[in-house]
Amino acid sequence: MKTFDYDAIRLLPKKSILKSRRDADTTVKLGNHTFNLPVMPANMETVIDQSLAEWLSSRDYFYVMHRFNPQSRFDFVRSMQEKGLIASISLGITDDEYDLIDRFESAEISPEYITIDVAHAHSDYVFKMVAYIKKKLPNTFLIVGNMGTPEAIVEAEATGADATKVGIGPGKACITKDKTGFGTNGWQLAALAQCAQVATKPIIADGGIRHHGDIAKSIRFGATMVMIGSMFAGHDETPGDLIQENGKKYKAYYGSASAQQKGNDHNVEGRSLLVDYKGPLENTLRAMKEDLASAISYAGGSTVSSLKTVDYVVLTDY
Ligand SMILES: NC(=O)C1=CN([C@@H]2O[C@H](COP(=O)(O)OP(=O)(O)OC[C@H]3O[C@@H](n4cnc5c(N)ncnc54)[C@H](OP(=O)(O)O)[C@@H]3O)[C@@H](O)[C@H]2O)C=CC1
Ligand SMILES: Nc1nc2c(ncn2[C@@H]2O[C@H](COP(=O)(O)O)[C@@H](O)[C@H]2O)c(=O)[nH]1
Repeated sequence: MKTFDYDAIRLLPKKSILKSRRDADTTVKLGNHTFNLPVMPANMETVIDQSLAEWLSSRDYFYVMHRFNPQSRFDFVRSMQEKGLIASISLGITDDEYDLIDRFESAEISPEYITIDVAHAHSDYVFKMVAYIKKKLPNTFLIVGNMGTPEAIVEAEATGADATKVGIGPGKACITKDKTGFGTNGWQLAALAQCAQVATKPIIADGGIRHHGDIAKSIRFGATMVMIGSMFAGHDETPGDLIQENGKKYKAYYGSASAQQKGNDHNVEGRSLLVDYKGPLENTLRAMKEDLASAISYAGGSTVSSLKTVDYVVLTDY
């Protein structure tokens, strides 16, 4: 099997049709909504909280709220919808999560988006939850992750997933490959390409994005959107206090399966680190948009979808 990752790929330019990069359309549709960028912050405690969810949603960016304050999710959904904003939450697969679905159904509240967020989603326990959500909340767009194989994508879609999320262990805070020997770390882009060959619904590429150009590469290899953790962490608007060390500013970033997040040392597959302080999020989003607009121009088109058909080379001596 041929494998490659983001750094080994160069996309090949086509003749541009744009007078200005400002004319490139960087929006993307997922479910019933169109968003400014094919990018979403990771559903992690050091990346998103309610105030950032409101900030993003009110500016037409997609987000997924994390699931680590489980009791707050019902009120979160209600409060977002009362403000006219999209409600997008994460769920695990424990019995309590079924109760939450029942609560939404009884109150006749449907979050616009639900993401099932477990480390290894190719599992009948996950598919049972997929079927339950589709039955109880049929209007909710359901994202299921994480997965890393075509077999998993086929089964998730057949069970009712509206989109799947691909990436086992490529994230900056991941230690899954070292702890278990498994995953897509080091070949995430090739794994995405394999999954995209069988997918009939959108795929979200999750983990390992280190440069803005990796967003364009993800779309070329089959992603509709990308989920980003470490590059979103460290902003003014992202959770956590500023930390000063040797005259430099940082913020904490820890894995959702880290000891820090779990509060114990069982089944730890994540680590804690510091990421550089990056200032206001709007500057990063503007730069992402400009870089993606430029990529669209190199692709010879005017929309994100023009990236899907460009040629590429794999640097063999990489
Ligand atoms: N994208 C990635 O590569 C990874 C992401 N994560 C993130 O960490 C967080 C914690 O996730 P998770 O570990 O799923 O924890 P959860 O506590 O959510 O576990 C999910 C459920 O599946 C069961 N399970 C069975 N086999 C596995 C397995 N191999 N890995 C995980 N769960 C299994 C668990 O039971 P039991 O605990 O008893 O085994 C539990 O009931 C999530 O936010 C997840 O996205 C974690 C690891 C990898
Ligand atoms: N193996 C683990 N993966 C994790 C953990 N916490 C989060 N994640 C995944 O990482 C991405 C973000 O990746 P990044 O490269 O952009 O920083 C996130 O969306 C999860 O899928 C963890 O503890 N272990």
